[in-house]
Amino acid sequence: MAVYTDITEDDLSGFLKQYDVGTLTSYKGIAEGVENTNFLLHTTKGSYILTLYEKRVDQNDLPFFLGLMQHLADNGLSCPLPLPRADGELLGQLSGRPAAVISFLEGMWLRKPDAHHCREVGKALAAMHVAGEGFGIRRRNALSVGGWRPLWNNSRDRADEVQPGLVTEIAAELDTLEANWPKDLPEGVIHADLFPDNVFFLGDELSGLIDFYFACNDFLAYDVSICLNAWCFEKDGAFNMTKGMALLAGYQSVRPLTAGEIDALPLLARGSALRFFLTRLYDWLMTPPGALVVKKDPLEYLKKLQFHRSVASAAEYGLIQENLPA
Ligand SMILES: Nc1ncnc2c1ncn2[C@@H]1O[C@H](COP(=O)(O)OP(=O)(O)OP(=O)(O)O)[C@@H](O)[C@H]1O
Ligand SMILES: N[C@@H](CCO)C(=O)O
Repeated sequence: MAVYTDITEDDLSGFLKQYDVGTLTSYKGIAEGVENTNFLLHTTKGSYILTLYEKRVDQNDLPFFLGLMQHLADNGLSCPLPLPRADGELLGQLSGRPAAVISFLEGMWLRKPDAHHCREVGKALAAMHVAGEGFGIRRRNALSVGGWRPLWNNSRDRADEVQPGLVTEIAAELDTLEANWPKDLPEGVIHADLFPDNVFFLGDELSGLIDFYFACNDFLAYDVSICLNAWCFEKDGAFNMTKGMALLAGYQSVRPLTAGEIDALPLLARGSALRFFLTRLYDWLMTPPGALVVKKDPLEYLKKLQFHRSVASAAEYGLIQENLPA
């Protein structure tokens, strides 16, 4: 659940006077999500999302996130749009937290995506990468290769409590990834967390992407590897090559991968599996008992990482190479 900050109806009604959204008719907290507090608002003009940004979000990053949503929407991507206040600002303050009103995106996320959905996600990811071109603000990816060792150092002493042998395995993995991480792949704005719960569908049609709060500048193919991890494995831990093929073909139908990106894909997928393993491990060890947040299993990502270690080339993900650009 993620309603960390409560609001009163009076404060909310007052806050909304600065927006062109009509009058509040009802509101309720949204239980999903772990980072921020979200409320669903109904007004005389429609439905909106109110987001209160919590402590884990650096306030200096908010202009990047909100500006990015605007830039992507202006360039044809279906994603929520922050609404401007009467003074032109996108951010206000409510219950002591930075707050924004965001347009409501119709749709639901899929608990059991199939290959068709993976193809649509591939296309949407590539469309986001293209739409992100020209965005003027930059944000470094704190959760790429340079951030993993510090993150690991915070959990290492207790990691073997989760599974014996982790300390040795992860130390070796970090050494390999740090020594071999690519240096010169195409870069741009990446979503960095495009999991099924951040992609909405209406029926079988993708209606939009949400939750840009990990977005940053990094290798575009790293984002592809995140989606392979998040969309193309089955519950039993097996990689589903039909889904991988669909996701990669969907991506390439909009933005063909370069030969360098294709070569790097297995290593990038190891890295992105390690990234989610490490954040989940940290939360697993540090979240106090009784907290209302549902902790995610780090070992799911260790198994994915081990799979990628055995992959020799992107063909094993279902990539079909046709008319490759140089
Ligand atoms: N613009 C939107 N339109 C419709 N629903 C939304 C929108 N934004 C958020 N939601 C709803 O709120 C939930 C949580 O939003 P979001 O994923 O952005 O929160 P978060 O705390 O940043 O979560 P995460 O743990 O994924 O980082 C979503 O699953 C969705 O149900
Ligand atoms: N998508 C992340 C959670 C943070 O958004 C995970 O599954 O570990």
